[in-house]
Amino acid sequence: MSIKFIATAKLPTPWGVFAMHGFEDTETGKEHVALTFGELQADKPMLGRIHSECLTGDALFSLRCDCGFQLQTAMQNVAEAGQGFILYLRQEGRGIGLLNKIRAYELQDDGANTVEANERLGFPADMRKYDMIAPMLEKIGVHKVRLMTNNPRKVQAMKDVGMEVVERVPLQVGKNRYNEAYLKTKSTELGHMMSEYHFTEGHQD
Ligand SMILES: Nc1nc2c(ncn2[C@@H]2O[C@H](COP(=O)(O)OP(=O)(O)OP(=O)(O)O)[C@@H](O)[C@H]2O)c(=O)[nH]1
Ligand SMILES: [Zn+2]
Repeated sequence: MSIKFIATAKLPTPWGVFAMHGFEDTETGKEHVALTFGELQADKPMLGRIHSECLTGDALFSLRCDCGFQLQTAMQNVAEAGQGFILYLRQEGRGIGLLNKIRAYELQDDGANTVEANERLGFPADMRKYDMIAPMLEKIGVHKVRLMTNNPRKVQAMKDVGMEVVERVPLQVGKNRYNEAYLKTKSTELGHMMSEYHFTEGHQD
């Protein structure tokens, strides 16, 4: 893993002006982005999100998932807090890539759930890696985090790279009739912590 910082520029958004920091993973060629808002402080917990790329949800207004809603809400929350960050990681489709995600959606159109579809294509349910977050957070000066996520694996990934996750902030937005079954599968099969579904004990906070 070799993450190289490339450049910083302003990113004006409906919620305020973020700074956009570009990074290159020189091993994979992937281009990752860190957004920061306000002056970050290394000694204080910063509100933040680690967001995995979802072209369909983030850019094409798809209602099949909750990604676009989560991204918007996270950016708004950070701007309202006055300081914080979003890491936008280019691991589309939980790491299988856009075209394989479309293949997986085709299988889901025929009745498979999101985990079964990945498996039928020969992929694990979630192929994401998070080792790029350490050098990215180092560069933007974040060490303690209030992490907006429902995914316990992201909390663990942050701890694994030495970050202090002071709090997990739930991010349950954008539920609709097209993504209801997907959200349910995430909570029952992928361990996401979502309050409206029934959990076994291990899934509670
Ligand atoms: N393979 C596959 N990937 C999907 C599907 N739906 C969304 N994704 C991808 O899943 C990733 C988002 O992961 P989620 O599991 O929804 O949420 P998370 O980001 O892990 O957890 P939160 O922080 O709670 O949002 C993005 O990379 C999406 O492109 C799907 O049906 N199949
Ligand atoms: Zn999505």
